Amino acid sequence: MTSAPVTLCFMLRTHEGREQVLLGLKKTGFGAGKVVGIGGHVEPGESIVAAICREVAEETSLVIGAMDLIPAGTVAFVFPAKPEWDMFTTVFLCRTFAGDAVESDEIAPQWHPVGDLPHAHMWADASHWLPAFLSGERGHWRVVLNDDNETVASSIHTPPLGAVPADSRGMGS
Ligand SMILES: Nc1[nH]c(=O)nc2c1ncn2[C@H]1C[C@H](O)[C@@H](COP(=O)(O)OP(=O)(O)OP(=O)(O)O)O1
Repeated sequence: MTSAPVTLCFMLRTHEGREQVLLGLKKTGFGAGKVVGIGGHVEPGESIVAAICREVAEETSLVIGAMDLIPAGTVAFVFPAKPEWDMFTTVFLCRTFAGDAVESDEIAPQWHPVGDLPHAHMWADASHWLPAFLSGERGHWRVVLNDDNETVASSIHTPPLGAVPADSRGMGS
């Protein structure tokens, strides 16, 4: 079974001297009750960039422009006990956007300090990849959930193509 393509965008702002990220309480559907990233499914025939701009607008009323999206990487969410839930998400950060975050039918947006994320209320796997993306790390994560579809069985990070491992820098002959 192929993973459903989804996309997430983490808007960032500095507020009263602290860096904050926009998350949201999911009110309906998949992951309802959890604090999640803003985003959702890429529709058939839609580009990932068009999808994230649409999802951000639908869920928060914020307006983002394609040129302001910062590509961060990808996460594959793998649910071996529920393969129909498998998703593959493209992740963006965004520091430039217009408007104020407004609650929608699907999401109640919440700004959180980047250094104090509400992990107890998020998918357990988020602690494996979200702080890394927010601290500037890039690349691809593959998280595999246990049969409870909640706890994390494994999490693997692959650096972006072209990244030079730190321990090989300056080692050329
Ligand atoms: N293990 C996981 N950890 C996580 O942090 N987010 C996950 C996750 N598995 C899925 N997600 C996210 C990715 C995606 O944004 C969301 C599921 O998408 P939704 O069902 O909310 O899609 P849509 O907003 O497109 O809603 P629909 O309009 O109903 O399709 O859940």
